[in-house]
Amino acid sequence: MAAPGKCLLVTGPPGVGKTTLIMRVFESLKTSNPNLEIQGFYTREIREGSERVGFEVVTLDGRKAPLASSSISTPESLRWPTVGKYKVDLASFESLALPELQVKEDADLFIIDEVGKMELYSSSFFPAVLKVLESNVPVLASIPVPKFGRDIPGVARLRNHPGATIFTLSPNNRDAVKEQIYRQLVDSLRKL
Ligand SMILES: Nc1ncnc2c1ncn2[C@@H]1O[C@H](COP(=O)(O)OP(=O)(O)OP(=O)(O)O)[C@@H](O)[C@H]1O
Repeated sequence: MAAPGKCLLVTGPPGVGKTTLIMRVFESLKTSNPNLEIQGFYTREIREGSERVGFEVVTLDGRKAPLASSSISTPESLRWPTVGKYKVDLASFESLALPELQVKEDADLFIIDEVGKMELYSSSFFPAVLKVLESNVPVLASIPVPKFGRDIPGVARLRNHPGATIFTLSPNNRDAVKEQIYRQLVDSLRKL
């Protein structure tokens, strides 16, 4: 069994390689044991040419849902929360992310990329993350760096979680940190 409440948190400035690291760890684990039950999602940019026009969430088995868009202007989107120039589509996000965070009996690992400002606008998301942590299934998640020296409350709670280990990425350490995280997870996943 996993060490209780193990929670590996990857952080660092935008574009430093958090999603890349998490996906590489995921792929290495799946190669080591294709039977591992890994639940969760990652967030990626939607680009039109060189311009970033939004974000989408993607499950580890490849299902996608829009998270935010800079170009949407439907009547309902007028009421959506705004982060920078993006409108956050909480219904779309929740429809994909919340079922992924349901703790199933055979779950070996949760990947949550990321627990960020957009995602935390969902009032159901953070409670679901806490349930995952309480389940004692290991978690690999990403969190943003504090802005103006302060974390958003959900992020602060994760950082202060008793089982949390924080890895701050830089271009110099990200490959070594990837190996370190992979090793730690191999040690805690009984099927490997
Ligand atoms: N270890 C690496 N070696 C080479 N290129 C990398 C590495 N990690 C990330 N990159 C490149 O850097 C870019 C940003 O990476 P990524 O999306 O993983 O960053 P991020 O920290 O998740 O960003 P955000 O905070 O915006 O979500 C990508 O183009 C990716 O290919």
